[in-house]
Amino acid sequence: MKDKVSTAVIQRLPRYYRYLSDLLEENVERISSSDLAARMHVTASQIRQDLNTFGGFGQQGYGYHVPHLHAEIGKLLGIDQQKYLIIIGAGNLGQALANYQNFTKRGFQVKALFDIDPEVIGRTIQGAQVFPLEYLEAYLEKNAIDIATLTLPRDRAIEVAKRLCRCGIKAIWNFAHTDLQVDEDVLVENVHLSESLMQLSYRMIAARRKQKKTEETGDTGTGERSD
Ligand SMILES: NC(=O)c1ccc[n+]([C@@H]2O[C@H](COP(=O)([O-])OP(=O)(O)OC[C@H]3O[C@@H](n4cnc5c(N)ncnc54)[C@H](O)[C@@H]3O)[C@@H](O)[C@H]2O)c1
Repeated sequence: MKDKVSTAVIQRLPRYYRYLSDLLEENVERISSSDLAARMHVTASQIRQDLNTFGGFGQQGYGYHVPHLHAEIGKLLGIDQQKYLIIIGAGNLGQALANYQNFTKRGFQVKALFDIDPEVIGRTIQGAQVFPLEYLEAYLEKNAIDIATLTLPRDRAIEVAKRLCRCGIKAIWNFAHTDLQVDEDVLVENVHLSESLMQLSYRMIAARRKQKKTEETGDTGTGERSD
């Protein structure tokens, strides 16, 4: 396995895992890289190249053993290990994440939420209690937490992230629209749904522009006129 794995490969791993989970459900035991590539709409060489980063997993002339590859990618993604989360900000998004049952299938368990609003403090969401933010340090001293999720207003996120770092948190899943300043050994994964939506919007606008141009000029892009 290579020492440094590119972000692009890491980003593709969950997709491999999802497709392999589907194959397992269909009781497919073995698949060639070209069949897997066709299902995933990528090239076979991309799959081979990505998986070679971790030492291969395939055999010449055999392809991939689906249960083995699924288990190995699961291990790389840490799905076989239980990971405990807390959520800071028990509003709309924080509660939606706490309510999402599928995270548990991937080994993630929300243990507690924290908020400053007396309206939500004391509630229980899928077995996880909402505590007052003042209790954060005391809670983290008593409970081993792997990941802290930030779903609070952006102007509060930086200060809360610093508190989390002081408590020894090493991984932050950040939904607040702000860049956090954290210690070098703290991992931050930023999630921006609106950026994803804007990318979709860009592609939609570009497709419409292309369609309009085609209609105006009759140019289909193939060098042939459509009329
Ligand atoms: N990244 C994304 O894709 C994405 C999507 C939606 C929302 N957001 C962001 O997530 C955050 C939450 O959004 P929402 O719709 O759930 O808002 P919300 O107002 O419903 O929830 C925010 C919660 O944070 C609590 N809060 C405020 N200050 C706090 C503090 N110092 N410590 C702990 N809790 C505190 C509030 O009491 C409230 O319960 C916002 O910053 C929003 O911009 C991000």
